[in-house]
Order: sequence, then C-alpha cells, then structure tokens
Amino acid sequence: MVLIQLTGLSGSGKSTIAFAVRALLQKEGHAVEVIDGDTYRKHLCPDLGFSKQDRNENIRRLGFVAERMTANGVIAIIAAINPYEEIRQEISNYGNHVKTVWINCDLKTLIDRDTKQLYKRALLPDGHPEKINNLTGVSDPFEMPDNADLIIDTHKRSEEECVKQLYNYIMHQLPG
Ligand SMILES: Nc1ncnc2c1ncn2[C@@H]1O[C@H](COP(=O)(O)OS(=O)(=O)O)[C@@H](OP(=O)(O)O)[C@H]1O
Ligand SMILES: Nc1ncnc2c1ncn2[C@@H]1O[C@H](COP(=O)(O)OP(=O)(O)O)[C@@H](O)[C@H]1O
Repeated sequence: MVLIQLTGLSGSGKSTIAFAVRALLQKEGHAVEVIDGDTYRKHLCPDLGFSKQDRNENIRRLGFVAERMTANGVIAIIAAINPYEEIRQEISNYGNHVKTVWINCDLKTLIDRDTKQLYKRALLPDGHPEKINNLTGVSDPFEMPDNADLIIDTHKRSEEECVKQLYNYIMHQLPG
C-alpha cells in the first residue's frame, strides 16, 4: 500500500512528475491514480476556493479518495499544492503507507517557467483587473514540510532525473 502526497508550488513539476511516474509504474503492471489538484477541483471540489480553510478541505477530500484507492490496491499520488503542514500531517496519520514528497523549486525558476502565467498575474500592480491576490509562494503561505520523506529539487535536476527519483522511491516502498 502506497499513498504519495506531493506538496509544492504551482509550476514546480507535481503533475509532470506524477504522470510520468504513473506511466512507468503502469508498464510494470501497477494500478496507479494521479489525484491532480487542478482536475479534481473541477469535479470533486468546485465549491472550494483558495482560503486556508478551503485548501485544507480540498486536501481532506483528495486524501479520502486516495486512501480508498490505496485500500483497494491502487498506488495513489496526490498532486496538489497542499501548502499547510497541519493538513499534510492529517493525511500522514492514515498510516505508515503515506509518504510526503516535497516537489521543491525556487521562485526565480517558477517565475521563469510560468507555464500558466499565474506568477505574472500575481506580480501585477494592485488594482489591475487580472491580478491574482492569493498565489501560493507569492501572496499566500507555503509552509515548508518539516519532515518530508523525500525532497525533489526540480530547479537543480532534469525532468528525467526527477521522475526517476520518485519512481525509484515508490518502487522501494512496494512489498517484495
Ligand atoms: N491563488 C491560487 N493559488 C494557487 N493555485 C491557484 C490559485 N488560483 C488558481 N490556482 C490554480 O489551482 C491549482 C492549485 O490547486 P490545488 O488543489 O493544488 O491547491 S491547494 O492544494 O488546495 O492549495 C494550481 O494548479 P497547479 O499549477 O497545477 O499547482 C493553479 O493552476
Ligand atoms: N526538473 C523538472 N521536473 C519537473 N518539471 C520540470 C522540470 N524542469 C522543467 N519542468 C517543467 O516545469 C513545468 C511544471 O509544470 P507542472 O508539472 O504542471 O507543475 P505543477 O503540477 O506543480 O503545477 C512543466 O512545463 C515541466 O516541463
């Protein structure tokens, strides 16, 4: 039983790494679900915004789904920003099969990547109609994990290396 809760800023590489790892695990015959924050928000959590309370409720729901999956033999990877230590700890309390993986990336690299143009919008002057006021890491908190089981530095390593790092880590957790 393996449940991976990723945590990391928007654009750090959570989805990229999670889906690539899923493909590798599937090749080995494993059942895997990536519980992607962006996607699940649309379907399971459309009522939630980005306040601390809503983000924690979002993770609580994703954690519940992930736990049901792992109980039925699926490797679940939660790929959400998951910015608060308290709720990460709550998910970890499901048991030793839950591992917290910090997809770390420095802000300078994220601003350079800015695949969704969110950082550009967060850095707009106050009052601009397109400004985002609560972007994690810029104008909303990201609590660094106190005791992550694994840290992947995507600003220092290639995509391929990062994928391998998570893949190897999960393989190591699997029985036999
Ligand atoms: N204010 C603000 N802060 C952070 N993210 C924002 C915000 N507004 C919209 N988005 C988009 O929503 C995605 C994050 O959703 P999550 O479910 O992963 O967030 S959380 O775990 O509940 O904090 C996130 O997706 P990723 O880029 O894949 O991380 C963003 O595309
Ligand atoms: N080492 C790396 N690991 C993961 N993604 C990387 C890396 N280097 C560059 N990238 C790029 O960064 C972007 C990360 O986007 P995404 O996976 O959607 O992030 P998130 O899901 O955390 O919001 C992708 O365009 C990816 O190609």
